[in-house]
Amino acid sequence: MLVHFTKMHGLGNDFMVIDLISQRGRLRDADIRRLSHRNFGIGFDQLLVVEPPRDPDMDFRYRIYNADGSEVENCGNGARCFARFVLNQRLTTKREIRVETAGGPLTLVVADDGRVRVDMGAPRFAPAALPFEAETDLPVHALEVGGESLEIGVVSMGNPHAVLLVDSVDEAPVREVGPLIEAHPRFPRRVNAGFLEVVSPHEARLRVFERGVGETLACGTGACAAVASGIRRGLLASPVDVTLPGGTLSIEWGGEGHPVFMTGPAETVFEGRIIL
Ligand SMILES: N[C@H](CCC[C@H](N)C(=O)O)C(=O)O
Repeated sequence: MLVHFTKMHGLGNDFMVIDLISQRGRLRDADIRRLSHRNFGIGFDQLLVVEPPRDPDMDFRYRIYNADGSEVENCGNGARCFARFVLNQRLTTKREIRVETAGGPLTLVVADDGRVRVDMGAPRFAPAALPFEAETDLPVHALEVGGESLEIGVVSMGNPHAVLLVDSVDEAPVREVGPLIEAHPRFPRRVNAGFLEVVSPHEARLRVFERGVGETLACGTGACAAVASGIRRGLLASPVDVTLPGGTLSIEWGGEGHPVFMTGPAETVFEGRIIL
């Protein structure tokens, strides 16, 4: 079956986006792994699948799959690309869009300049929310990695994040330590590993070794988690400009119990068709 898709990115975190409202198709894990391959397939960090909502109060449902085929709860850069996609494909004319995800409902607002502001929901710090094996909720936890004891903040943005403070993201051992944190046994469903450099209370730099993908050029939920953890640790103050290798996101958080807001761009690169 021939299926139309759109290739998009949010600060270089790239996506294959498929509308399964106006067309039919089924992607198995093996298909996703093949299609995500940058030589044997289309090449992407995540696949986004747009579907009708199950809740009548919502406009859409969208499902998120990592390059390794694992389905995940939330994707910040993907949410912005989803919003631009449904407008570009004329699946809606709304500029404020409510969407169901596996991690919960999101509200997205598309500005005239094309940037998208997303209410990403409230961060959760309880270890069970990730899940992370620990006795209690703490601003930082000690994690034994490669014979060293690292101090990490743990945050759920619907999906799990471990945030490690570093002096310089340029020098951070992302490729060496990232996989060890991602697969650490205390994270039964694995975890995204963020390496956070605090430049000033309102400015940070971040690199993320993403669960199910590896290091990406940007991670929206990672930026939200890093800011929430940094504010909680008294190192950052809202709003924070977070600069990742692919560009800068603006993150706002009003403190415990409040949602995190993320604002940034979303671009379309090309459209194509695949045989499923
Ligand atoms: N790798 C993540 C999902 C994608 C998150 C990222 N691309 C973003 O923009 O938030 C996970 O397994 O939870």
